[in-house]
Amino acid sequence: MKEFWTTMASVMGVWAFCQSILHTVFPPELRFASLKLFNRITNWFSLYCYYDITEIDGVNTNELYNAVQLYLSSSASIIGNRLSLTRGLNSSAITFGLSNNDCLVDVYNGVAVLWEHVVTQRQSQTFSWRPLPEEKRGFTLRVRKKDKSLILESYLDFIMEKANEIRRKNQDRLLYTNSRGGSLDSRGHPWESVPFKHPSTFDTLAMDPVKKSEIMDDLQDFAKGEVFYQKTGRAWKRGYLLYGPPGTGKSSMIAAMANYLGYDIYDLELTEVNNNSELRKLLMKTSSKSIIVIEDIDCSINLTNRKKSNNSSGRNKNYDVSVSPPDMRGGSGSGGGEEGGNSITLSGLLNFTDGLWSCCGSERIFVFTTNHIEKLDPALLRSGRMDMHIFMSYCSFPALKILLKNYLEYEEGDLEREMLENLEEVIDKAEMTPADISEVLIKNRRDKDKAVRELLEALRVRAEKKREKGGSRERNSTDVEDEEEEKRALESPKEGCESQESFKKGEEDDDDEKIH
Ligand SMILES: Nc1ncnc2c1ncn2[C@@H]1O[C@H](COP(=O)(O)OP(=O)(O)OP(=O)(O)O)[C@@H](O)[C@H]1O
Repeated sequence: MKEFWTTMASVMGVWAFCQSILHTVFPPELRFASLKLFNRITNWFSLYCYYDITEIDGVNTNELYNAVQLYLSSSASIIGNRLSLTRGLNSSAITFGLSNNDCLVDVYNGVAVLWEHVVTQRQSQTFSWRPLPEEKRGFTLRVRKKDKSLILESYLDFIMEKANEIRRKNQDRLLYTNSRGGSLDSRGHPWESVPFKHPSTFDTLAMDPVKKSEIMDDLQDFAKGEVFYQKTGRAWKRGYLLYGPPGTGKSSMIAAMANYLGYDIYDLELTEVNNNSELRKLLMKTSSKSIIVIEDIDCSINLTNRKKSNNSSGRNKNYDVSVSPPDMRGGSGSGGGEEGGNSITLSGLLNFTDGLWSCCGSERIFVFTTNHIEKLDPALLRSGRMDMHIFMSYCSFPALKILLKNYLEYEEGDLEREMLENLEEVIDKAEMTPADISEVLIKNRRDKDKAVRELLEALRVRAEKKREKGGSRERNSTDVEDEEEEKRALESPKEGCESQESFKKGEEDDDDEKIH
């Protein structure tokens, strides 16, 4: 034993001696250089190159790190045995991630790459304006040298794009509304938001399937149209005008659009906007990939007559409008222009949707809804302003089949042929809105047969009334009043909106605007 310790001591002595010689002969600079040379030589012969993507870049969060994490989560959920799970704010989906120091192989365009999630303890807390996490996290990407250019040119962009897609899919939609009188919230934002969980989709939307798929294709083309818009020099935005009687699904259509594209909704309440500059500021605070909605535009703002103002100077053309509901505005001097302080103008609104300011973001959809298209100023309807005019009609037979499926789970062929024929015969004549039909179906949804029988009865009664009234050419005023009373009861229209009959009159005038 003694001998062993003596030998050990002499070995240690020799080692210390060699080390001191090494330090004298090779100074630290030379050692560092030789280490570098060694690394170079090994790199030279290595088949791979490596890229480090750290979570924090200096003091800022590295977007690429988050994107890679999200992107890998889709493959990790299938392959991994031990995964980290996260659920983000405003997200109803759980994201899978690689655990510490785990690896995953990904294949892109036939090229295999290796991702490693590297987690180490942070050595010392460097000075920063915000505390850094104790762990240093990052991804290391190992790529074959021959595939380097492919990876750098397109793989990383592909990851960013995919991650955005996943983020949008996982994240709940947000519904924004402008705060009262343009006041700002604690973050200096003029919009207040709540999670948007409207269940309406294009599957549940009752409308003619051809029209529906035309709209879906248009939305798809828009969402994928970045290159097209860039090439043609057009702003990447699109306008839809939804018009039709109350209860035909205009709001449901907006929700379906948002759910289809994964966009947030900005519900712009015009009566809360004081002037054009406030309108512009609101627009500037909207994000890309969003739908900006102005509902019942004819009720919240008077955009009808551009007649000359009867003020004495005669210079004030009546583009300027008051934002109070039309029936509260009174006859004289409607609006008063921006001088009034509490007004926005038609040109202001057009600038909002169409002018230079409308291009301060991208990939945005504007949707206006109205029950009275005939009340809108032609300037708002001109081509290029609202790209698509969508007529939301009374319930048609194909739309009825969708409602029967939604509420009673009736598939094509579940209903007796005779019943279907009866419904088909009467549905167009009855001119009932999907909202009215939904009410009848909901009421009896536990007894499907009863629900369908009652629906048929309601449709027949309605059709008969229509026939009687349509038959007598000279209707007296009591008839009209009765009819309007009945419709008011059925549709409970919003304050300031007129009855469906006047809508229909306008609708006939504007037939050429419809999409059928
Ligand atoms: N086309 C439709 N498809 C499916 N459901 C519909 C449709 N139209 C109306 N509904 C039903 O009626 C309800 C009211 O419809 P919605 O609010 O979308 O109509 P609207 O045209 O926007 O009415 P308003 O002009 O009064 O705002 C919805 O919650 C939905 O259940």
